[in-house]
This record gives sequence, C-alpha cells and structure tokens, in this order.
Amino acid sequence: MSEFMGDNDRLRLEEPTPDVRAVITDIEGTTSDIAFVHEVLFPYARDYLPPFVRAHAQEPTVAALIEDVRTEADEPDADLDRVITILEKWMDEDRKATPLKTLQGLVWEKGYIDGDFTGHVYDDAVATLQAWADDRRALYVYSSGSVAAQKLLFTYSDHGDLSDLFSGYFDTRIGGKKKMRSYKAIAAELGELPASLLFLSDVGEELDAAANAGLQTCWVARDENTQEKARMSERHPVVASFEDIELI
Ligand SMILES: CSCCC(=O)C(=O)COP(=O)(O)O
Ligand SMILES: [Mg+2]
Repeated sequence: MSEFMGDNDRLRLEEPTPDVRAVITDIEGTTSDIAFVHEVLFPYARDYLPPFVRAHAQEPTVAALIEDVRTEADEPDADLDRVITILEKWMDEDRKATPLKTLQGLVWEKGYIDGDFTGHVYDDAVATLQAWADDRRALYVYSSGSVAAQKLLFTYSDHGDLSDLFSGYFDTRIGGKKKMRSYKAIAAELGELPASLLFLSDVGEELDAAANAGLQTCWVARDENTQEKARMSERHPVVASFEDIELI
C-alpha cells in the first residue's frame, strides 16, 4: 500500500495496492521548475535551433529529423526554409512533436557543455529521489523532452551529475504523455504490473492517462493554484513536494 501525505492532510489510498516497485517521474513542473524550461531552455532553442538545422542539414541524423518534420507536417515537398518555419511555429506552440524535441536536445547539448545554463532540479526532488534510490527503488523518467535532453538536464544539473539515479528514460517515441497506451507500453517494457508503478506529474491529463492504464499516480502541485485544481479533480493524491510522498 502506498501512502501520501499532503500539506495539511493525510491521504491513504482506499484500495489495497501493491508496493511501489518503480517510480516514473515527469520533469517540467515536477522535478524541475517550469520557468527553467520556458525561460531558459526554450528561448535558447528558439535562437539556436534554426542555425543548427541549417548547418547540419546534410548530416544523416539531422537529415532524417528534417524528413520526420515533413512527414508530421504532411508537407513532403517542404524545402529547408519551410521546415525551419514549421519548427519555429511548433516551438511557439510548445508542440510535443518528436522531431522537434529531438532537435532541441541536440541544440541544448552545446548550452550545457559551454556552461550557459545548468539543469534545474528542485532540492526536495533531489533529496527524495536519492533516498528512494538508496532504498533500491527503481527510478525512471518520462518526459516529452527527448531522452538525450533528459539525460543532459540531470547530468548537468544544479546539483551536479544526477544521471546515475535513473535506471531508464522514456520520451514521446513510446507515445504521448496523455495517452493511456503509452503507460501500458512503459509497464510492458519494464516487465512490471502497471499497479506496481507510481507516476508523478504536474499535469492532470497525464495522471488520468496513467491511472487509466492502471498505474498508481501522484499529482505534484507546486503552487497554490495547481494544488486547488488538483484537489478538485479528486482522482489523484496531491502533494506540494516530493518530500510529502512516502512509499510503502
Ligand atoms: C527534458 S528537456 C525539457 C523539457 C521539455 O522539452 C518538455 O517538453 C517538457 O516536457 P515534460 O513532459 O517534462 O513536461
Ligand atoms: Mg510536467
């Protein structure tokens, strides 16, 4: 059985549930500040992704991603200028398109290596993830950011290299985060019963999809507005910080 303790309340899941064998966490808004993603990473990609794509368009990896953009946009004849315009539009819309997320990861690599920024991870997330890892819980990441981008954020984090905490990473190549089948696919890939997995996120639709797939869920709602919205849904335990989550 899993027990979650919120700020002022103590919530015990009503149904007996299996012990949590693995925790799967979202990044943006959950382990890491939304502002870091939207005010540091996204503007950096907005500036450097177009020249990056132009400079590397002939290289096999980038050429394949350009082709993926044409396919996803249903514009098979789009020239390079048009592909870049599509990518800029997707960035402005925060579209979770796999070729865009992959390209962003390639662009951010230089920013992390050059020391332009470090990956933000909340203190409570670091301390709790470390405690769970010490307790031999398997930890995984599931984010719309590419696996390469996820590894960069945790390798070049504010707290140093945290990448060893995680046993694996999932991105949109396994499916969108609001789709139930993505969580079933993750459980199958991990060889675990969905009910023995706990998914942490700040987005209700993602948690609903995970719960529909049979996973245990917890809504990490870091500000009061989100906490109010989260509590109103009444579907998921709600915490303000990783330190409020107790795995049993
Ligand atoms: C992990 S890289 C930065 C995050 C990102 O690109 C993104 O789209 C955020 O998605 P999430 O699923 O972590 O909310
Ligand atoms: Mg999120």
